[in-house]
Amino acid sequence: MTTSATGLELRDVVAGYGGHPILHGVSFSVRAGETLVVVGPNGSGKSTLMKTAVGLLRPISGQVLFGEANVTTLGAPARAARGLANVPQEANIFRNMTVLENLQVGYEFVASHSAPSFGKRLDAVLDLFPEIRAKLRSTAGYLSGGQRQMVAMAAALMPEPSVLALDEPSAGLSPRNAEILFEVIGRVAASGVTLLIVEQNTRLGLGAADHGVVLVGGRIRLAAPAAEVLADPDIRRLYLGGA
Ligand SMILES: Nc1ncnc2c1ncn2[C@@H]1O[C@H](COP(=O)(O)OP(=O)(O)OP(=O)(O)O)[C@@H](O)[C@H]1O
Repeated sequence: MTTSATGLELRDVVAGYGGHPILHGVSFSVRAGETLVVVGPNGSGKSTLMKTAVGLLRPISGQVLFGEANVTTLGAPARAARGLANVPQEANIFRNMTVLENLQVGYEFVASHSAPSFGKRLDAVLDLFPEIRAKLRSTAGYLSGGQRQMVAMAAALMPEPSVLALDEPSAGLSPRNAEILFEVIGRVAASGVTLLIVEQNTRLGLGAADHGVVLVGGRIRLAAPAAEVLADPDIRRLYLGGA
């Protein structure tokens, strides 16, 4: 997989619903090839931030920049064609289709004449997700929750995006399956893909990240290298049960 020089930057983003702000001026950047994880308590605006970052929610003010492009002015096909991929928290696979068909849909979503062949992309993606190689002919909806998340990520990676956004990838998974999923996410990061992840599991999320952002009440409370965020005594007390 290629490493692109394209990162993602939020500049003073105010966003919400019906003109009512949930995010109150959020700024940070995810540098190309790095993993940034946003953590924070329930209702702090993590999903709102993610929807805004990937262009699904237009901010009230501020900008989301993806390379030279302003995400907020691009339609979904243009965002995908430029290499921004997104796995939402729910409804992120076609449950009635096989795993292989899901990967085909992911590939064809952005297929262009210059793209590597389907077979090449399939091999590259299955190298990252050996867990689903044996499941290609299975109906996706019958897989376990962790395997379904892997299918969703694999499908999003088929067009070889430079940035992948994951909204609460461990939601609903057992602690062990959440750990396995984050091992896979680590492999994806090591392959050069830039990752923006919103995650409720602070320890797992920050453990897989280069940088951490703590969002509280729609404002950034702390932005620092992930290890520093994990080591912060206030963060440990508030979000890690004092561990
Ligand atoms: N579509 C919507 N319309 C109106 N308000 C919304 C909508 N989606 C979210 N909200 C509100 O925005 C606030 C932040 O919600 P958001 O889902 O972004 O937080 P979160 O940090 O992702 O929470 P959680 O960790 O519980 O998923 C909440 O008060 C929520 O009720």
